[in-house]
Amino acid sequence: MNREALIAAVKEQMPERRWLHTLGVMETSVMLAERFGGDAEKADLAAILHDYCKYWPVQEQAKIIRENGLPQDLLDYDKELWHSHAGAFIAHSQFGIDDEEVLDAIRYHTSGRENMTLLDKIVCLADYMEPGRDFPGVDNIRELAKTSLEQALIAGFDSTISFLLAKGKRIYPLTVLTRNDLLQQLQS
Ligand SMILES: Nc1ncnc2c1ncn2[C@@H]1O[C@H](COP(=O)(O)OP(=O)(O)O)[C@@H](O)[C@H]1O
Repeated sequence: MNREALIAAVKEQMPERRWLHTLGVMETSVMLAERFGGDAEKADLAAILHDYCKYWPVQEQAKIIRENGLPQDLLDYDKELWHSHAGAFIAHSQFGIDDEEVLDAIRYHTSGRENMTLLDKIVCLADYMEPGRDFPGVDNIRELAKTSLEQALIAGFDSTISFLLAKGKRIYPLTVLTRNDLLQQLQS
């Protein structure tokens, strides 16, 4: 499927405001790839597809996770974590994307993971700081992203973790491991 057809397919899956968010993530991913020496074409593709399943019924997302050997522990945590893994699965099974780097960037764009690739970092950070985002601390993330993917991502994960703590919600541990790993990367 060519890029235009893929974009049309994605647009159909979500309300207008989420499509505008996707456009923002596409633009920001390409900008970050150019800034930090990443692959702009792969960043664009992962960004196009990253929220493909976001508005699917949660039961459908859970079914994809249950029936296809995706990490079962996700089902014990916030439903917002599910669409990323379901999205990577669909990108492969429905759209034939077989570039593991692109699939991983989709898969880990919400939780992060240890040893994030450059592409993982770019797409995850773009999701935090695209121009449509407006939450306390987003301007600081944008400022940090001028020089450091890692520092900007840590600020992003800090804000997610603080949000979850304030709400009394459980934290999917991979995000904590990701943050520790990024701090370690800054030291070495
Ligand atoms: N480690 C985590 N544990 C539990 N929930 C998480 C974790 N990381 C992210 N989330 C949930 O996912 C949300 C962000 O998901 P995301 O795909 O970025 O959604 P959106 O694009 O709507 O902000 C957070 O607000 C939080 O509810």
